[in-house]
Amino acid sequence: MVRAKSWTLKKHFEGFPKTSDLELKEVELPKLKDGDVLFESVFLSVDPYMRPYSRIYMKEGDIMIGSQVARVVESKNPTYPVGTYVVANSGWTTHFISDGKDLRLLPSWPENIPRSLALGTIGMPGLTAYFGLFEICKIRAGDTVLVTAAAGAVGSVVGQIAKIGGCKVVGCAGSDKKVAYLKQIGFDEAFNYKTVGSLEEALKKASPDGYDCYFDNVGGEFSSIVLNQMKKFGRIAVCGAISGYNDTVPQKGPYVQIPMIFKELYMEGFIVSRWNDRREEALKILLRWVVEGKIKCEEHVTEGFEKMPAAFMGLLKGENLGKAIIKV
Ligand SMILES: NC(=O)C1=CN([C@@H]2O[C@H](COP(=O)(O)OP(=O)(O)OC[C@H]3O[C@@H](n4cnc5c(N)ncnc54)[C@H](OP(=O)(O)O)[C@@H]3O)[C@@H](O)[C@H]2O)C=CC1
Ligand SMILES: CCCCC/C=C\CC(=O)/C=C/C=C/C=C\[C@@H](O)CCCC(=O)O
Repeated sequence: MVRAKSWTLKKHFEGFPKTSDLELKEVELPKLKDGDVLFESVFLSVDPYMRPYSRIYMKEGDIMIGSQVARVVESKNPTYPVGTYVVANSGWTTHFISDGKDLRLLPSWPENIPRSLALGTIGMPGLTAYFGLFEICKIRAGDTVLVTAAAGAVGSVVGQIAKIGGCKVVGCAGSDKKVAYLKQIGFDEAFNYKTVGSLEEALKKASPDGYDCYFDNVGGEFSSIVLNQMKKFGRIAVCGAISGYNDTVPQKGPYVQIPMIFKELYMEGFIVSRWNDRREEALKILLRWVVEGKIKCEEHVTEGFEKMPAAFMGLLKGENLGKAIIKV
């Protein structure tokens, strides 16, 4: 018999998440039926969406939502022999039983590429960067692209894909270490938004002509300032609004209308799952770029399933450089 440990939402988050909002529970899993597969999680992901989505899609007592790379440890399903790796959306849990539906096989994974990247650059965050840039920003060679939360899972891939596409890339991040990392992976300009005196001046210095594209991961006041630095007919991909996820009172303007009208901007929000039908095609391209060394990947790995709440809170505080991963 296998005992599964799971982190559950004890109490809905109010403001910044607290350790006491989450509870570790242990259950004995039943015997497998025909068609069933028993998995153990090898790597788990913590992502910003878990904060707003927990309020919308979860009730107290549920296992925290999330995805993992998992390995088959027992199987009564020929599609998933013992030792097979998959990406699953089974939440914050060490073990789970599946009937094989809604899993993504990791069949021919190159030996020198960590499987944890299937939760990052070669997974949902990488796809977010890819589709946000190509489908929303519609980048063209010569564009100047600005990205926020630039040293994170999505942002670091945004910058590197934009460079592959022949763009000039400017990144903002919350520490000098992150800024140094951005320059190391090929960003043309980068600055620490927490320490520059004036965000407006920093944006102007990084690109005196303004910005063709803005990949917005943070929302809030910063994005209001960016609107006025866009070039005429600029394109804005509204990907995330992490600066407001823990707010108890919604942030207020300035509002978008005046710069939108005056600069004739295009602004569109998106959720990466819109392109699920093109997922495999895009993942192949992302994997190829990683194998060829055109995209560098950094991971912020926390060891130990017990530390998952701390890793989640650390992500929301900006402690991660690259993709935040939990190694069980
Ligand atoms: N629309 C979609 O389909 C998807 C949207 N997203 C969104 O993309 C964004 C980035 O996600 P992801 O790459 O996974 O996460 P990251 O790896 O970038 O981690 C989050 C980062 O956000 C930054 N941050 C935290 N608080 C604030 C704040 N108050 N103001 C500004 N920045 C802050 C921190 O970096 P720093 O130190 O630089 O402040 C932190 O490291 C999120 O908003 C997320 O919700 C992600 C996936 C899919
Ligand atoms: C209350 C307003 C909510 C604002 C939107 C918040 C966050 C945007 C965001 O972060 C979106 C994330 C989208 C996630 C998409 C897929 C997940 O279900 C996990 C998929 C895991 C995988 O396939 O690898």
